[in-house]
Amino acid sequence: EMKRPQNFPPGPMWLPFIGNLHELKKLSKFLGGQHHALQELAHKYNTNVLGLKLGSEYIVTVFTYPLIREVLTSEEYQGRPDNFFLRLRCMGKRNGITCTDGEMWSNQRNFVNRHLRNLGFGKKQMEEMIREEVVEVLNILYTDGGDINVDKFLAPSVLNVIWALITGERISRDDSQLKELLDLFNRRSKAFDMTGGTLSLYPWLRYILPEWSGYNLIQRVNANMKNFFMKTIYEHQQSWKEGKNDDLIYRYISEMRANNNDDEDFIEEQLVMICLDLFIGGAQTTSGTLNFAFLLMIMYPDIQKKVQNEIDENFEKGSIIDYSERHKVPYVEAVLMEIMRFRHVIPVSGPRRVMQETTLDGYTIPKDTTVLISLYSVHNSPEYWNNPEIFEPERFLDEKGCLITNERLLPFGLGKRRCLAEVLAKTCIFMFFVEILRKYTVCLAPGSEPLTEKYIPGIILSPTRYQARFVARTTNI
Ligand code: HEM
Repeated sequence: EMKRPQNFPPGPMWLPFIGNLHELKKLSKFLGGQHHALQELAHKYNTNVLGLKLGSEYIVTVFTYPLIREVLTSEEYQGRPDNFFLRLRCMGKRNGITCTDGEMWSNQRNFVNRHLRNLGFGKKQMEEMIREEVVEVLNILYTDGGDINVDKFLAPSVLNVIWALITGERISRDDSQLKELLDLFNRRSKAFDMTGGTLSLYPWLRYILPEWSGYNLIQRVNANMKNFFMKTIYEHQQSWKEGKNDDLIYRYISEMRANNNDDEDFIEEQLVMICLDLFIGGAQTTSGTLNFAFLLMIMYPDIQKKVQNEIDENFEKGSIIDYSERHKVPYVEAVLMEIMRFRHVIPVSGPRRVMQETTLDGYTIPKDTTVLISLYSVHNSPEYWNNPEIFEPERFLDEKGCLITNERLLPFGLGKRRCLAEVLAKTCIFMFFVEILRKYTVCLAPGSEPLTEKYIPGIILSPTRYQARFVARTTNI
């Protein structure tokens, strides 16, 4: 049907059957990303709440800080859509954390939160795990030197930190299964966008165009990951003993057995999906942010120099830097905040499902509408930021050089569904960034593609490929 629900947010007219799908796709391609296309449509219809229809789904996108804050902190927006795409992501079920809602979601999320904290989240233990990965990376740079694709180089390390929290082990970066998994992740995040793309709207496409629609790809990712985790979970089941709680899987098994395996919520299928949620949620976001970080240091060598000077002046040579000492380097912190504002890896977050009909900015939002959140609109509004299109870490410092926080910087979201691993991500990014720049200066490798401000759109934004060269510094080895 083409009729808009009463008082539905404004937006382009709906075509029969496809709604605005074609228009949005075309515009996203033309403007280089879905976040730009959505912003453009919001301008055109002069609205901060944009109403679209993609296939048979109502999609509302929310812009500007006050409205986004309202959405993120209100109970009725805490759902996740239950569409074909999300079901596919969860192997046909509704399990885990990222794709569920209601009481089961909150039980699983709280369990994982509590145990990640006990496993050292935000504490020394976690830093030690991260440091182990940093040391490996520094050793490779030291012995192999040469030119490096930052993303490919750092992604295995980040994955290993998450892997270690879940399974208590690390995997060699040369492991072929790990390499395949990373490659599949990469392709998956580029094959889809936050609406799930064409496939979620036309599930029947999987029968006639399984490759083109991304259906085969996502099936491959699922099968691979499931095998990966099931093997580990099986091994944990075999070696579990009363009181054995040193990683997330053991803790989950303890919970299942404490319930005599008859709690519907705490089952192996949930555990597999939780592992997957943590992998998918954490791996590319964190390494993608680092990828942008080093790219921006190449593009702004003066800022890189200032970062290095501040590190040199505040940490003794050869010392180990703790994340808890970050207050000693406010400029570095400001640079990292500005990186997340300027090149946020999730410019459109969500998707959310409206759990009961509600109103937003005077418009009616029907039950089960899918809601997208333009974090991009918050991070780039000239109303909140001076010249948002300029990369300027100083915006997070006062005249005395002290860090100023800004509630409008929301890289990890807000409210009950905010990122559950913010501390882990921030610690990881800080430690890799600081320890690498302490010992190396990064520049563009000769023969690399010239740098552009362009990036590759997808569920997760990433820079266009570049090769970096890490040159050993003589001052602070
Ligand atoms: C720079 C790195 C990261 C960024 C920018 C980021 C950002 C976000 C944002 C904005 C959300 C909220 C989505 C929403 O509002 O619906 C989110 C949720 C989530 N994040 Fe992160 N994240 C990062 C790292 C991580 C890491 C390292 C992990 C896991 C180890 C992780 C796991 C998750 C999960 C499981 C959710 C879903 C929470 C839920 O639905 O209840 N993220 N993340």
